[in-house]
Amino acid sequence: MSAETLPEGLRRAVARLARTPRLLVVCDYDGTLSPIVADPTQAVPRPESMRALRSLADLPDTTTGLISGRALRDLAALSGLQAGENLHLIGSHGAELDAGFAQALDDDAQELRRRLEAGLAQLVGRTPGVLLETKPASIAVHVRRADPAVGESVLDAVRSGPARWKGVHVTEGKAVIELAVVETDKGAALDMLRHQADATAALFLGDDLTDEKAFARLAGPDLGVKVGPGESLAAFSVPDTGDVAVLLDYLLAERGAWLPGETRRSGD
Ligand SMILES: O=P(O)(O)OC[C@H]1O[C@H](O[C@H]2O[C@H](CO)[C@@H](O)[C@H](O)[C@H]2O)[C@H](O)[C@@H](O)[C@@H]1O
Repeated sequence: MSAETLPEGLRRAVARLARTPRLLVVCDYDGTLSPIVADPTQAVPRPESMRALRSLADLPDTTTGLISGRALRDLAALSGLQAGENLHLIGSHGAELDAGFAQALDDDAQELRRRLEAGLAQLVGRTPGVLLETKPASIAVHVRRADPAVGESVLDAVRSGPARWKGVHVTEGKAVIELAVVETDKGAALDMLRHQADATAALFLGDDLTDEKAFARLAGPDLGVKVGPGESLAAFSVPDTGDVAVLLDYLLAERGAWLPGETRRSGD
């Protein structure tokens, strides 16, 4: 696929964004860099997207990042990316910035997290196709591989049970409900990266409900791109992760072509 497959308005918006003095490029992981698959442990990113993100991070005045619902350790392992000065990894829907996150939870939160793990394990039992994904501050209940009626009744049981416990924060996603002991906000994480990079414009790409909190923070020269169908606050949408790869590659080409001239100008 080439950039011509992107809608013309989006191509123009990407070309404009590429000319911003200090650019921030942030992607969600599942459904954006990696296609949605039945087994969460097998979510492999599109290599073209990862190549483009790495190359963008190597350009001057360009910062990249992933903000994902994944635990940070899983995000690092699955993406194969190593965080660095211009490349940031943020897990747990924006809450997990570094390795010490779990230990930094207060005693009450750690205790609630333990109760959630035990309560959900008991509730879900050995229901075929239902999977618990444990993270430092949350437990996700996946029903993608369950019989649809069974999956729905498990989700309902979680919604009317542990999801109502005091101190529990609920996030619903694609065939998944997640119960966390801290509040999460991808938008706040995006703003933190923007501030850190002193970015003059940001691009955010995401496919799920939690990504809407990041789209909501975009303004002015920023660009939001929703991946897949559904309503969104993003100004543009593309059908799937293949288009994300094309978009990132196009952004890389446009910014790579722009920056040498820009550097010369600012050095005059
Ligand atoms: O914020 P993201 O990077 O998009 O992470 C959101 C959740 O993604 C994963 O679950 C989703 O993707 C799985 C693999 O494609 C799929 O099997 C599952 O049905 C989806 O809900 C991940 O497992 C979760 O921890 C993330 O919160």
